[in-house]
Amino acid sequence: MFKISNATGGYGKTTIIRDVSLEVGAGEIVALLGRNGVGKSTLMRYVTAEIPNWEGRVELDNALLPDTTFGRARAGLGYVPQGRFVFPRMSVIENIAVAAATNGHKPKQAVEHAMEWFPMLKSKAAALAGGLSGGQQQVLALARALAMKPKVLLLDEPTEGVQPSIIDEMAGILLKIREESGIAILVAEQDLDFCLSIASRAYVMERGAVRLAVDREELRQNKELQQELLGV
Ligand SMILES: Nc1ncnc2c1ncn2[C@@H]1O[C@H](COP(=O)(O)OP(=O)(O)OP(=O)(O)O)[C@@H](O)[C@H]1O
Repeated sequence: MFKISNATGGYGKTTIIRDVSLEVGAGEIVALLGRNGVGKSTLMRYVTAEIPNWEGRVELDNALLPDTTFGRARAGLGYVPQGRFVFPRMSVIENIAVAAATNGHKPKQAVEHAMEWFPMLKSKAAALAGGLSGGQQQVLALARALAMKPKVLLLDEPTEGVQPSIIDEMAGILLKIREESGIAILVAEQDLDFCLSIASRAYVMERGAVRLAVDREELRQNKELQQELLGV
């Protein structure tokens, strides 16, 4: 249902991603793996139309996505960039309400829903987002993306700099979201354990291209692959 075909793009005149094709089905969580600098974030920026499309297609439910970042968000593409994105001078509630309103959804309902998904945000509802811990901000960034009611969710290294207890909670929430809402989730990660706990399969990138596709069991068992590609 979410499909990238022959994606090629980069910065200036430098090609970073080359001929990348992958798919994520409804209700599926798929990991995007690879060492630092292989192009995972660049692929996400290509998909969200933040960098020019030199070649290739991005489709959702068999329809090409619009050309602009805003149009893609409206069409159902949710994105939590690396390093998270929240408005630090707004409260937790305001952050979620603004995200919902941006995509034409009712803010009050979105906030109520977010508080059900993310109990950890409940006690912080009135706090300024900038005062939350890194992990709480990451969870808020996820809540903001979900308030836009996406059909596909792109997560760029959601566990980076997040403490283990919050990583576990995040994994549980993502599994629950997948079950209840049936959205497709593509998650770029370096944390293999996190991926193994939530993703049913993975694409492994190397030098801007997808080098192989593996299912969870293959990834769990292939220690050589883990070492070679992830440096673990
Ligand atoms: N804004 C930019 N302008 C020019 N080159 C960039 C830019 N952003 C990233 N690059 C280059 O693109 C390549 C891929 O980087 P990218 O961030 O996509 O990799 P990544 O797999 O997401 O790695 P990481 O895990 O470190 O985020 C790197 O060589 C990087 O230096």
